[in-house]
This record gives sequence, structure tokens and C-alpha cells, in this order.
Amino acid sequence: MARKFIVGGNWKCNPASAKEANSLLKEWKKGLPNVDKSKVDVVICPPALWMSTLAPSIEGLGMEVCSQNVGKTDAGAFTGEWTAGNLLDLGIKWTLIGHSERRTKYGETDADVAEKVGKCQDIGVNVILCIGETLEEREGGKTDEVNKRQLGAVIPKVKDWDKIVIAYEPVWAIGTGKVATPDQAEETQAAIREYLKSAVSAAVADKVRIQYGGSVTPENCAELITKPNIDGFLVGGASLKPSFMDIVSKVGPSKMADMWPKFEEKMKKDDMNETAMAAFKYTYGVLVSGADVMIPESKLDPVESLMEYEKLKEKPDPRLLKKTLILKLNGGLGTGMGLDKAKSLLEVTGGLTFLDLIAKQVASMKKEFKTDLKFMLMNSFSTSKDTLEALSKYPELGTGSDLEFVQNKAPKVTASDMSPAEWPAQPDHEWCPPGHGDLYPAMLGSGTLEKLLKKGYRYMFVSNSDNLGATMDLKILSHFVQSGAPFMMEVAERTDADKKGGHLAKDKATGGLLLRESAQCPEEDEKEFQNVGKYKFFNTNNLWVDLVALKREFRRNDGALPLPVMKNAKTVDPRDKKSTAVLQLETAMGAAIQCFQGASALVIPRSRFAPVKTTNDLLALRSDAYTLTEDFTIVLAAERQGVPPDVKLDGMYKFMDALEKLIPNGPPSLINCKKLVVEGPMTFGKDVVIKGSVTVKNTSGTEKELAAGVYEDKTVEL
Ligand SMILES: O=C(CO)COP(=O)(O)O
Repeated sequence: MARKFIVGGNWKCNPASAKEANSLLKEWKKGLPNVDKSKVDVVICPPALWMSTLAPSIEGLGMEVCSQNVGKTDAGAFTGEWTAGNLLDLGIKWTLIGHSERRTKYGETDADVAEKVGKCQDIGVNVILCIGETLEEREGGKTDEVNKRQLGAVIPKVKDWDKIVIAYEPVWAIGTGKVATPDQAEETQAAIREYLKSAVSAAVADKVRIQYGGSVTPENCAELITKPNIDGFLVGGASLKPSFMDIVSKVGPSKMADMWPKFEEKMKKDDMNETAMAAFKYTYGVLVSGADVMIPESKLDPVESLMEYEKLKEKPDPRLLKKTLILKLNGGLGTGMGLDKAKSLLEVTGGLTFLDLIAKQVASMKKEFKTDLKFMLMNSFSTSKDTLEALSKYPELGTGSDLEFVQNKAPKVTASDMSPAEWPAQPDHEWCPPGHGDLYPAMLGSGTLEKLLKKGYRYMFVSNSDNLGATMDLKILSHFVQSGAPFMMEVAERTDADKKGGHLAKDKATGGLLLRESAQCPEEDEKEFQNVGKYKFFNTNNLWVDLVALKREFRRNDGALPLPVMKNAKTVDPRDKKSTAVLQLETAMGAAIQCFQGASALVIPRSRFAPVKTTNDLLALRSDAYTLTEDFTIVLAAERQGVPPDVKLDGMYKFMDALEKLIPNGPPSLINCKKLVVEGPMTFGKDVVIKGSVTVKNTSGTEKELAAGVYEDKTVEL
């Protein structure tokens, strides 16, 4: 049976302060990408007083807290003790028992040790049982005898061997710098396993993990771990150093050490900048370390109430506009709607594309606020050229690097071995977009962030280019600036229609805001995830960022923001399902809310969230249910009272060309439509008016026309 390695860090009565402990844990974080969590368990034993306070940071590293000791009694008049039950009550599932320092310095006997193990077994606490001989005993040839005695005392108390790990720690090697040789340790641990076989069973002997402890270091651990009966280490002194992570990564190495040089070479060859490489290295590290990306219910609190747009009291300050950048994300292709160009080049209404509308919105804001406004786009390598061409008719928006920066691309990862994906037939397919979380590294790496800061820009309002409701709002800008928050997310209230999408929540440990996407929700918490009464808000992707704070966060995190990573399983050639299976790593820009201490959120009216994702959205938008205002925003007609029509077109109308054929005479009137369902091949006649809920069906298979007329609350069979 393959036993999973387990490494323990026994801090004993160290370090001198909780502050030092915290900075040690922070240092360890850097080593995480080098460790494959599926190969090694790690438990950390801090002094008892800090077990609770350090637990979130320890667990944040994918490690578990382990007590150094536990009492042998239940609750009662036992001053200075704690029980196994107390541990579980604090969420601590592990304890050491019988460490040689407890035995020699505090007089713990084999019988005490056995009682303690019994208490842990009763309640289900995992035990690392420490055994080992003194120098005298070793020299007297009594090693195996001592181990058998110490272990033998405990065996009658054990019912569940899955909750027992043995740490063989020769007393003469503890804290002395005198490590057992790999052969000595292997020989002794093989004898311990042999004893388990005869005293308990072959199955137990085979599955119980035996650690070695005593002067283990990053230097001597590599050879020790090759021995078949050494299943990990219990580390003392070396667990108080940043290099403890080297021990962990030598026991359970990730693919980072082997593969990173290959990715680095590939990216350098492609002239990628340092920031882009650091961003990919971070996401790749999350992938190969097998870090748990789930956010369980137990770690969250709901966000009860937030500031609402209607209640903003700050006095609008037009001077802030001069320090503010309006950024539109424009990296997306309209492939979902059957286009092979930037989605924003799609005609929305009245012959105007998204880009036309955005350009006109900016022009009208300049007029309204009587000031210049800085506007930029983040394009991707596939949207840049078309977009700049289309915008050349609006020279006042700016040109070149004043108008855009280009999103990075990331190497695809071969799913089978985590190497850089290769596809010589079409090398373009070896790269993918890294998601809109790339906004931040792309801004920094392209030099845009620095350039903006130098020119005195401090604030950024960013939104998706397909959300025509996301216009500059001076009230919101003034609130954001005066609140002093480094980051603010515009959120909207979730309705039943939004229950499958992500939600805002509070991190129980830090009280900070975070987003939980459906891919980050464990299956058993799905019901709570969809509870729109509990988790009331969703991210609209209209974000406000203090650029000085952004720069500071990059510095604080060594050049890469620690955003949650999503992995998408695809084939290297997306159209050839038989081509190599790859993973594409992505981050989302809204998730950065968790990176900024003091980040906030604002509830906005739905009118600021009007994205066009499908032909359903577009048909509604082109109809009279919406109007185009003088400042080129698209708003719902007043009669609709804030509720858009619910349009459900047959899947055959998913692509733009099919939509255009469906409405050769322009869209039907939907101003009084609640719901429109279209099934089967058809066209809409010239003056069609839909009222209430209408379903139009054609089951014949040949295209038919829905004639002019008013249709109200009915099903029409063509
Ligand atoms: O006692 C130990 C772990 O429990 C070993 O300590 P050292 O690694 O400092 O020798």
C-alpha cells in the first residue's frame, strides 16, 4: 500500500513571539508552489497558546494545526491541562503524544502516554505517537526493545489505526545535530513495522505511517526519504526557519522545479515581460501544488448590508475626473455569438456598435462634465487591430499606447504531465488568454500603470465593454475617493435568475470581502450558494481601483497578485477534440477584492448592469423595450419599471447571422412584453407587437413568417 508522506513541524516552546511566528508562516507561503499537496500532509505544532490564533494562517497554507500535548483525563479539576475534547472543540484534529521531552523532562510514563492515546481514540483526535531510545539504550543494543515497550503500552488502546502516526525520534538525535544515518533510521523503522505486524496485523503494519525525527534538515532529508520505511519527518529546530518548506518540497515535490524552466524559456522566447511571467508562475504554482481552491460554507459569513447608490451622501466633486481613468475591457471575441472579431464591433442598435456607443458616451461625458476624460481599452492580441481601426474615427479618444494596452497571453499546460503544450502545426494554439484578472499584470507589465501614475491619474473605473450601463458616475467616483477604500466593487442584488452565478461574501477569518464563484463551491454547499436571501449580492464587474494601492499590492506580493485560479480543461486545438488535452489557467478581475485590505462594495441599480451576452439580450436591446438616451446610454423604457423582457430564442438563433435573418424587418415591439419564446424556423413580419407572455412555435421544419399584428398572452402555432 502506498502511504502518503507526512511532515510535522514541532516548534516546541518557540519562537519568542507570535509576531515572529506570523512572519515565519508568511515566508513559507513562497515555497508552496514547490509542494504537491497530493503527495504530502503537513501538520504544524505551535505553542498551545497560539494554536487558535495561528490556525487560519496555517490552514491557509494547506497545513493542519497539531497540539504538542494533551491531558490524560476528561474535563475537571486539572489545573494547567487541556483535554482531547478541548482540541476538537477548537477545530484541532491532531496532537503529539509521548514526545521524549515530555517523557524525560515532565516524567510522563508509558502508562500516561497510553491513557492519552486512549482519550484521543475515544473522541477521534489524530495522534502522532513519539517513541525512541536514548543514547545509552542504543549503545546498550536496546533500541528495538525500547521502541517495542513504548509502542506496546499503547497498542491495547488503539481501535482506529487510521488515526495513528508513529514518530520514531531517537533521543540522542533530538536537537543535537547528530542525525541517524538513513540506514540506521530505516533499519529501526523496519523493525517497528515488523513489530506492528506481529503485535497487531499485517494490514495495520502496512498502512501506519512512520516518521523519522531528530536533527532533520533540508540537506539530510532527501536521502532519508528514499528509504521505504520512512514516511516523512517530525522536524524540530529546522521547522522554525523559512527553509522548512525545502524539507516539505523534497518530500512531496511539485512539477515546478522540473517544468518551470521550460515555461520560462518559452515565454522569454516570446518576449513576455517579467510581470506577465510572474503572473503565470503564480497561477501555474497554484495548479501544480494541488492547492485547495474550494471555499466551503464554513469559511464564510454573508454580507448583510452595504451602502446603496441611492443613499450616497458625498458631494460630487468634478475635480476628481481629471485624476480618473475610464477603462473598458475589450479583449473578448464574440465567438459565443458566432463572430470571429471583437464582440464590441457588433452592431447594437441604430447602426452603432458597442465601440461607437462607448466613444459617444465618453464624448458626451466630456461635454457634460466640461473636462477632459482619460479613456483606455484593454485589448487582447485578437481584438487590438480591429478595435483601433474602428476607433480611428474618434481621434479625440487618443491613439496607440495612449488608448490601449494589450492583455497578456499564457501558455497552455499539457494536462497529462504539466509541461508546456506543444502544437507545431499551429503554434498559436499553444497560447490562451489568461482571463480578465490579467488586467492588473497587463497594466503593470506594459508600463501603463507607471505612466498613468506619473501623469497624476490616481483612480480607475473599469468595466466590460459589453455592459453599456457602466458609465462614469460622479456620485460613485466621489464616494469611492472620499471613502478612502483601495478597491470598490459595484454589486447588484441577486434574484432567482442569478442564483447559479457567483456571490459576494465575507471571509470569516479576516472579515474581508471575497467572491465565491460556482467552481469554488464544494458540492455539499451548493444549496447555500444558491440561497439568494443569504448571499444577496453579485459582482457586476464594474470596479473602482485606487492605482496607488494597486502598485502597493504588487510590491507587497512580490510582483504577482494572489488571485484565485480557475482551470479550464480543453484540447490544444479547440476544434479538434482528439488533440492533446490541456489546462488553461485563468483569473478574474473582480476576485481582486480579496487582495485589498479595506475593499468595499456598493449596491447599484440594475440599470448600471446591462451586459449583452447572448442574441436574446441583443434582440431585447434592439427593441423598443429600451431607448437610447442623448448621452448614448441604453436604458429600459420607463414603462418597463426596471424589468427587462425575458427573451428565449431557440438555440438555432444563437449566432448573429441567424438573429439577423429572424428579424429582417427589425425587432418586434417588446415594450409590453413579459416573456417571448421562439421555437423553430421563422421570421418576424413587419409590424409585430408582443404583449405579456407569448410563445411562437413552428414545428413544421420549413421557415414560416409571423404575420403583422398584436399577439398577447398566447401560444401561436405557425
Ligand atoms: O524533537 C524533534 C521533533 O519533535 C526533533 O527536534 P530537532 O529537529 O530539533 O532535532
